[in-house]
Amino acid sequence: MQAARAGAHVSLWARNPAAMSAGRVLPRLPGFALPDTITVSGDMPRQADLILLACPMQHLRATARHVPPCAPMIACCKGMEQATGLMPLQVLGELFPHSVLGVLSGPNFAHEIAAGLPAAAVLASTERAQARRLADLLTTPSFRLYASDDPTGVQLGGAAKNVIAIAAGATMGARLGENARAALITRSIAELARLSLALGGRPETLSGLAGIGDLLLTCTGLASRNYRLGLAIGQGTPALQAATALEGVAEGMATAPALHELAQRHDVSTPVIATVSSLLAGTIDMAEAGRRLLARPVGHEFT
Ligand SMILES: NC(=O)C1=CN([C@@H]2O[C@H](COP(=O)(O)OP(=O)(O)OC[C@H]3O[C@@H](n4cnc5c(N)ncnc54)[C@H](O)[C@@H]3O)[C@@H](O)[C@H]2O)C=CC1
Ligand SMILES: O=C(CO)COP(=O)(O)O
Repeated sequence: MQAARAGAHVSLWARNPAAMSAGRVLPRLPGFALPDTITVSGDMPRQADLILLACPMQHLRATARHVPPCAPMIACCKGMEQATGLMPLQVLGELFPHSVLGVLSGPNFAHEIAAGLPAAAVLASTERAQARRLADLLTTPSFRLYASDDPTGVQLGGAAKNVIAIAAGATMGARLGENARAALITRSIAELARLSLALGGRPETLSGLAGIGDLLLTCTGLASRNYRLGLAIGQGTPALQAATALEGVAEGMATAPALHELAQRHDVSTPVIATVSSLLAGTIDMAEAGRRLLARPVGHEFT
């Protein structure tokens, strides 16, 4: 929608073109219809000036294999590939080592973007000038893009906010209170800043749209699938059952164990991510999750 609003002719490759054309893809935006400038097809276009990949993370590799590497590619998914522990641009980098790659992330509920409500996001690429060029291409009066040359930090923020949103939802579902949720979100940002540094990203990226921005949205907004999954878990529904009942994908389910493993590999302490990972695996319950986080030794806020 944003590319079309920016003046591009958009070809949308869809698994179910009929449902997409009929607007049956955004239940939160009843009556939504794609504009005429967007062509929907079940056939992959062979030429493009820019390619946006907007599928769930666990399907990115299989989806990208169909894409001709004829233009810069932007990953719009937020998560980690569970089988490999890779982030979106690492997956695309394996498949398309010679392509210009970027990632788009930030506080962006799809139904609000489709409705043309104002929003901002960050577009990251390893090359500063490239990030700026891609951000310029997609910016519209209602969608403001900021460029970043820290794709590691941006991807980490996008992946991790799904995990933290589950924790925030579980906190509210278990009626642990808004103080607990605020503390959890804030301490999560400290975890992510540490992890970003260890991965070669910049801690300050986590203070931006792809970090705090998306956490603010998805740790408080009932439209977040990850938050709703957490709410159900906090109310006592087993994680797998809650995920199956959810409409759409909750990326945090697959990303939590992958992120926890990544943090362990880099010897970074991430208690919130570790606790969510155990909660989702069913090896601890909510009571134990709360105990684990509160029983940690007292320390300095910033070490
Ligand atoms: N929906 C939103 O508001 C936003 C979503 N994102 C990100 O975009 C990515 C896609 O999310 P959504 O479009 O909301 O997904 P979705 O929730 O619409 O996906 C729905 C279902 O379709 C299946 N599916 C989708 N693509 C598939 C494929 N290529 N092959 C096989 N099965 C497939 C999935 O298994 C899933 O159960 C995610 O990484 C998400 O974090 C980012 C910003 C906003
Ligand atoms: O990433 C999103 C908004 O920025 C969508 O959040 P959920 O995937 O939790 O619904």
